Amino acid sequence: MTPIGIVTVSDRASQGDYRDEGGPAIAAWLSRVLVSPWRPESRLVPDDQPRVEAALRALADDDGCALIVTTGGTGPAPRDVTPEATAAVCEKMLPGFGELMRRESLNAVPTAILSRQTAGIRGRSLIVNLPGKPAAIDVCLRAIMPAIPYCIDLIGGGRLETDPAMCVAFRPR
Ligand SMILES: Nc1ncnc2c1ncn2[C@@H]1O[C@H](COP(=O)(O)OP(=O)(O)OP(=O)(O)O)[C@@H](O)[C@H]1O
Ligand SMILES: Nc1nc2c(c(=O)[nH]1)N[C@H]1C(S)=C(S)[C@@H](COP(=O)(O)O)O[C@H]1N2
Repeated sequence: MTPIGIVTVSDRASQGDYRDEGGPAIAAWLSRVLVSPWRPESRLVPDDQPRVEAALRALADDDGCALIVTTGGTGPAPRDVTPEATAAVCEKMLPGFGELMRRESLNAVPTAILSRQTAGIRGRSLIVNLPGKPAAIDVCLRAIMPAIPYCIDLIGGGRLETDPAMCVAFRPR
């Protein structure tokens, strides 16, 4: 059973100003696409860099998550610090994830370029940032999921299998 971290980063959702739709949408998306056994480890934190870093470290180091997906806090506003928190806990960055997600998101909204979303590796965990808008989740995960299982193979995080009707995972031989 592969643990997968789902971290909603939002001041307002964490204060109860609105219901978190992003975390459940990520879990639902993964349930549709992954066919290997996995379980969600869901967290809801405010846009506070130490709190975001602590959640990422705990999910990677204590819960052993192969994949950690964040949503929110990637923009230019003063309290948007999810990419900084991600970089602070990662040993290695994978800028191609952000480049591809922004490229695909530009087909949906011209403000896609405002997201500083990125990805990186901490130990055996791949951490990926998504924007806060729940509508961004499908666009971004559809773009990057084909490369995620092989990335997790390479870092020794376990084997993720996808439903090929939903997403073909590319594993070069
Ligand atoms: N987790 C979420 N659940 C539902 N809607 C969300 C969520 N995060 C963001 N949104 C929606 O997207 C809009 C833009 O998100 P924004 O960038 O302002 O939020 P954020 O920086 O992720 O979180 P916040 O401003 O609450 O700390 C919000 O006004 C809200 O309508
Ligand atoms: N696919 C997609 N990407 C998107 C958006 C969106 O609606 N859909 N919103 C953009 C906007 S308006 C902002 S400000 C940035 C950062 O959002 P965040 O701070 O909620 O992470 O993501 C951008 N990327």
